[in-house]
Amino acid sequence: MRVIVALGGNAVLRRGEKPDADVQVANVRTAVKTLARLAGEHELVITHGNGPQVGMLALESAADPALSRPYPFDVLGAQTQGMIGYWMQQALQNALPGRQVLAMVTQTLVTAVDPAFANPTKFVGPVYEREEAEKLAAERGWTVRPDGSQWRRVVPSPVPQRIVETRLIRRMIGQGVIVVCAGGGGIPVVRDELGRLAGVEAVVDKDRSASMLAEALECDAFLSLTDVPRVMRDFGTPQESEIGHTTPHELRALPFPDGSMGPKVEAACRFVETTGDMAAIGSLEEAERILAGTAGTIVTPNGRWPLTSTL
Ligand SMILES: Nc1ncnc2c1ncn2[C@@H]1O[C@H](COP(=O)(O)OP(=O)(O)O)[C@@H](O)[C@H]1O
Ligand SMILES: NC(=O)OP(=O)(O)O
Repeated sequence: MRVIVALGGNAVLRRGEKPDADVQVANVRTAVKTLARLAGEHELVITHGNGPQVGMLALESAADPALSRPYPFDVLGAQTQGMIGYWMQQALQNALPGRQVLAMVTQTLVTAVDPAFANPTKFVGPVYEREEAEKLAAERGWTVRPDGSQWRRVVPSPVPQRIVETRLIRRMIGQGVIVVCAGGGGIPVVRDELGRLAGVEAVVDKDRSASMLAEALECDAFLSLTDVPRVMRDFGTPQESEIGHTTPHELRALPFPDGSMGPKVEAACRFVETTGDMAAIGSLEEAERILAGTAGTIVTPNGRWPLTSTL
């Protein structure tokens, strides 16, 4: 099978962890143990999040007295692709000697008129208590929103239209290369009337980009791997219950929050509706069991996996 994995930014830097390089390198090594096993069985394309990292780099840039203004989010996104891509490429090379691995700087086309620019939803950086978040928002012109029980900065997250380097990624997969691409959802860019690309201030959702890329690359499965084993009904309430095998129709009837589970569910449903193939949301450690149908929330057109006829 050709499998695309979207790895959460939280897998590289868990909530509350110190953002030191060695902490993140250790987390990447852990993630790569599972990814390397998948790469032994399947053609593998890997995308990753960057919410914690891009927010941290934004804070550093804002605090740099040498700069007249902080670096824009397209540049910070590129920095996170380099940093996380480097860690993943090296960890995969060490885990799979003899295999070719490439972390690609990847741009994602968005439109300048996307309403997301006026309604920020993408969580970036660390979490704060509400009072501190509101103080920072007033001082720095941020928008902040609740993320679970705490608060976090949010930035615009326009809908991805196309990965600019799609043809190159396809060519690399055809050569047997394990490709790490569209990190942080891809660097958000727009095209002007002459076809020239330029970066914009946003952070694209990596699950949405991965779903679109999975379709363009004709992947058989789209796995969104995160820090919960399954999608929950009534998440965070005493009635919460796990969703196992399901359909886009069932999932779309349920409410999910913007900025966390909402985009994952939307991305999974879209992939299944467009391709008729399989998407899943679950924990990284259980990736192989998810593909075998014994873990995770598995989304298929008829709610069965492996796919079977309903006739
Ligand atoms: N219905 C739900 N079921 C499971 N998790 C949910 C749900 N709604 C919100 N979440 C939250 O979504 C989080 C995963 O989304 P996110 O933090 O964006 O992950 P990642 O960075 O790994 O992509 C979980 O840790 C959980 O707190
Ligand atoms: N860009 C992005 O989707 O990052 P996270 O996975 O960290 O939210």
